[in-house]
Amino acid sequence: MTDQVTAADSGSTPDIPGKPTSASRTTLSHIMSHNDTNLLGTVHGGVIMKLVDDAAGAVAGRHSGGPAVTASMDEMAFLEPVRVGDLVHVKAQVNWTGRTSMEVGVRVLAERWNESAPPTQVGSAYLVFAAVDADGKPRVVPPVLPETERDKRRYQEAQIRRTHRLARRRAIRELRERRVAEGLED
Ligand SMILES: CC(=O)SCCNC(=O)CCNC(=O)[C@H](O)C(C)(C)COP(=O)(O)OP(=O)(O)OC[C@H]1O[C@@H](n2cnc3c(N)ncnc32)[C@H](O)[C@@H]1OP(=O)(O)O
Repeated sequence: MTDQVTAADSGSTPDIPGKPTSASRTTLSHIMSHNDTNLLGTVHGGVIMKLVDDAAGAVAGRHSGGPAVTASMDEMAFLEPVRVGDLVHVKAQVNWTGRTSMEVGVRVLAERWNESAPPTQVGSAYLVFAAVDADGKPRVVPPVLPETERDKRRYQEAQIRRTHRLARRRAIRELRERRVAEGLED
């Protein structure tokens, strides 16, 4: 792979100018309260997932210059529990773009609100957003232009995930079609 990622690499439409990763990178910060806890007293995973979706949605909207909807969320990992009083930072960026979809990578960090210790990574996720028009139909997105070596590594890793997502969907669809053709009912 060359240093410059081109529109052709990403499958995007070449006549749309690309946008650098940094143009849409976003951090959403939130202090966790008692309303956010589960029965164990730590922060509910669903609360974290909502913040992840919010941050990723903001990034996808910024990058694509309009509305974008969550198509999928995968590999959501919860690495450490988050506690009441933690200041949570949700960092999101566009890792990869296709024709109408974008993979957004998210890292979740937490720090005690009243301590100066460095934040700990408590979670991560990858989401696919589709940019949509006013009728909810997919619309073409600008290709993302990775800038740093880390951006380029994330772009390449996102391409691997994209290949696996497509292969998995195809394999499952083919299995279902085969079972129907064989007259097997669920
Ligand atoms: C921000 C929010 O909270 S939004 C609320 C939650 N999300 C929603 O309501 C979205 C509901 N889903 C939808 O509207 C539709 O399924 C859409 C817009 C996501 C996709 O529409 P489709 O008619 O299937 O369009 P299409 O098959 O062309 O897919 C569009 C793009 O999304 C990608 N895509 C679609 N479904 C998925 C999926 N499950 N996982 C990964 N990528 C997907 C496609 O690969 C395609 O990407 P590409 O153009 O870069 O190759």
